[in-house]
Amino acid sequence: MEHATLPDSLSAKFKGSFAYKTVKDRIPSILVKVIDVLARNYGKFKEDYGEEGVEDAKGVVGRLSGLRNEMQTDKPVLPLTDGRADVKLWNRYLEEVSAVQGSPPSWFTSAWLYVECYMYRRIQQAFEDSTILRTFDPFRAQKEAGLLNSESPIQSLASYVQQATQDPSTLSQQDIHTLFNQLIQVNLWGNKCDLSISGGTENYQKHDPIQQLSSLRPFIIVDQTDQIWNRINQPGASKRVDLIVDNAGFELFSDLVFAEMLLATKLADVVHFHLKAMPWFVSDALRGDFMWTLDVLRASGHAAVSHYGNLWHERVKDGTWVLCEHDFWTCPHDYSKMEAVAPDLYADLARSHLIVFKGDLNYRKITGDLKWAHTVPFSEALRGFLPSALCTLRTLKADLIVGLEEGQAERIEREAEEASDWMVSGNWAVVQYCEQL
Ligand SMILES: O=P(O)(O)OC[C@H]1O[C@](O)(CO)[C@@H](O)[C@@H]1O
Ligand SMILES: [Mn+2]
Repeated sequence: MEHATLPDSLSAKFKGSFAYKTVKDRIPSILVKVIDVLARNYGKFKEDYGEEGVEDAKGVVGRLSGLRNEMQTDKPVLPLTDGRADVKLWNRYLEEVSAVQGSPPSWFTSAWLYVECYMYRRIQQAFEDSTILRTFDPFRAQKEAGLLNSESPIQSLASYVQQATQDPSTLSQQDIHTLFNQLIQVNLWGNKCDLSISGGTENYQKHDPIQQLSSLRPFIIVDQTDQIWNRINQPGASKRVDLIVDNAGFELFSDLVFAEMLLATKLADVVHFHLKAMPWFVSDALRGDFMWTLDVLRASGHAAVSHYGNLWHERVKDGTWVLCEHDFWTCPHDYSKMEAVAPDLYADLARSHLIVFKGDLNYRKITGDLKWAHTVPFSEALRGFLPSALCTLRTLKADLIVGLEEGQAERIEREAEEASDWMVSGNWAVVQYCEQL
């Protein structure tokens, strides 16, 4: 459905908004942490690559400091210059935005989605322009800590699922439905654990993921799980599910468990995982993070965990799990542009029976990161983006939400402990679904 006039984009130009706070404080502090990681590793670079390694790292630090200065002084966004294949796409978009705005975009005046994505792309450019550190992931250690510090919830979830699916032929339709409902919620709450909202400080899963479900239940403010179940449980339908993955660490583990349950119960026969092709929003998962996660699980001394580590390596090998990357996921476009900008990806997703979008940034990109009224229907906020039936599992970490009932947002704001911050605290969540526009 075409909108006559769309709402404004969220932007740091709205003082006091979460976008303003993010551009002013949150993303500069993430950038400073990247600089710190490099500075702390000079000794290691020297050990590994000699003086040349240290010089290379200093070059990256210099470029990142320059970027920090550009942000803080609200400089216009510069075209990209490195050799990555996505440079054209980024620079074309920059030209389009400049033409529409009548001036080049800048940090505090332009769309928040655009400038925040641009920061991560410029971090990548600072590395691409080096010689030794081109593939260095400054967020890797944090992502690894996210998994390693979730040992106990991972063990209890692995045992639970192994037990529940031990003999799938004995499971009734009702058993499968109950397990589906539980694991979709575990997967939803896994999204609390990202490292970008916390500015990169630790944000690990600490509780037993199944046990905590009932106490978290009231915090799911839109829950269309039944519609997702009806879709996935349709007899005779194609059995491909696509997961648009968000964060590494416990969240990724919860994705894998969800995917495993779909296969074990025959709700799906193949799952495609869509991963980021470059370090992104601190904790987003890359192919390397995915494979590292499977290695860690396989090496675990815990029987259920290592069982899944082994099984999932097999799944990647036998093609029941397919790992995909596409530069579109790390570009600044919202998803209504996918069909035009990345028709190959759109056509691929159209072959899926159900697409599951994980997390907050995906939600922002699905809805265009606009200042929607909270009561606008989810299907309308998609603005025509529907390659196949899709759903979103998202904890709220941006001041953007659609699909609420009249008065619901006001009621939550009155009742929420965190009052005016409820939309960005990660404590509230939605499960939204659409199969028809
Ligand atoms: O990992 P997620 O759930 O996409 O969250 C990313 C975070 O980064 C942000 O884009 C803000 O910087 C928020 O929207 C969200 O807090
Ligand atoms: Mn993320």
